[in-house]
Amino acid sequence: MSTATPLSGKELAAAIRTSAADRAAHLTAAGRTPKLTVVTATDDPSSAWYVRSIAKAATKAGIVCDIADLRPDSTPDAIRATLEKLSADDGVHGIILQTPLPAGAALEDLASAIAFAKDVDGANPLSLGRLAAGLPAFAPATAQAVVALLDHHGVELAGRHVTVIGRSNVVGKPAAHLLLARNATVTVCHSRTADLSAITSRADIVVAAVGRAGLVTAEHVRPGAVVIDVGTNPTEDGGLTGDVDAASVTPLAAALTPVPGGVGPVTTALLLDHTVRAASEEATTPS
Ligand SMILES: Nc1nc(=O)c2c([nH]1)NC[C@@H]1CN(c3ccc(C(=O)N[C@@H](CCC(=O)O)C(=O)O)cc3)C=[N+]21
Repeated sequence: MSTATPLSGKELAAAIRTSAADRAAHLTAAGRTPKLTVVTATDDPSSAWYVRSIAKAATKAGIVCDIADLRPDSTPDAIRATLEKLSADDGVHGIILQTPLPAGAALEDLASAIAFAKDVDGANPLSLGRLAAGLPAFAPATAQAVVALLDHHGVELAGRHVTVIGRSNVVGKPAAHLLLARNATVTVCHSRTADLSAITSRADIVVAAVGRAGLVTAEHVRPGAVVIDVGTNPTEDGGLTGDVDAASVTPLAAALTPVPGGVGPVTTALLLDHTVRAASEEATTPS
């Protein structure tokens, strides 16, 4: 029986970090050290892990990382005021607002207060709209990581059928736009999709971005398909598991991204790349 090739994100992430560090050093030499501010208003452990990992990777790459640690009981107005202040601060090049947010605060709404040029995680609806229109904008790092990983491993996109499971504004929707821009035929499925497995099992490439451990099983995957697992679900033993039931999918898929070690590391690396680009005043449309 064949078994899925693991599509590691570690080597690609390292290459992106090295390139970002190199460009950060040039900016520092020119008196413009890149600075990222992470705004967080949650006690969620997986978000806290991500914030620490961003800070560590940024520091290593010569990027200054500030954390604006707001209380989980912050009001939407207080979060918005913080984002407006950072947007007006010439010393800050990149801003990311962590999810989850306190009850009553919506990312789509608050992110409008992130200056477009500093929106390094593509959260401002303006960025998503421009991405959809094929105009320069930062894509959400996770959505871009999906395409970057497929490219890195030489998976052809033009003319292939990609099914994205999940329609969030931070992953599913922007990933669909990035894949469309690469001439894939894209189907977007979600929690109200009828007969999910009938649709996903026709895809050449399945992107699982739901946030539910083990949702994607053998019945969802055509033999020989490539499977990208975006899920980072905490396990009881303090580990991390994806949206894909790797045990059942591995024997039939051609390739599968591991969790951990797949999309996650590339996401963090791309956030640094975006911050360096923001400091160099280059908005990008990822290809
Ligand atoms: N505005 C916003 N954007 C985000 O992108 C965002 C967010 N909020 N809130 C929290 C989640 C979580 N997230 C992860 C990113 C990388 C790893 C990652 O690199 N994980 C490692 C391993 C972690 C481990 O082993 O514990 C890996 O997959 O190899 C995990 C989780 C981004 N998030």
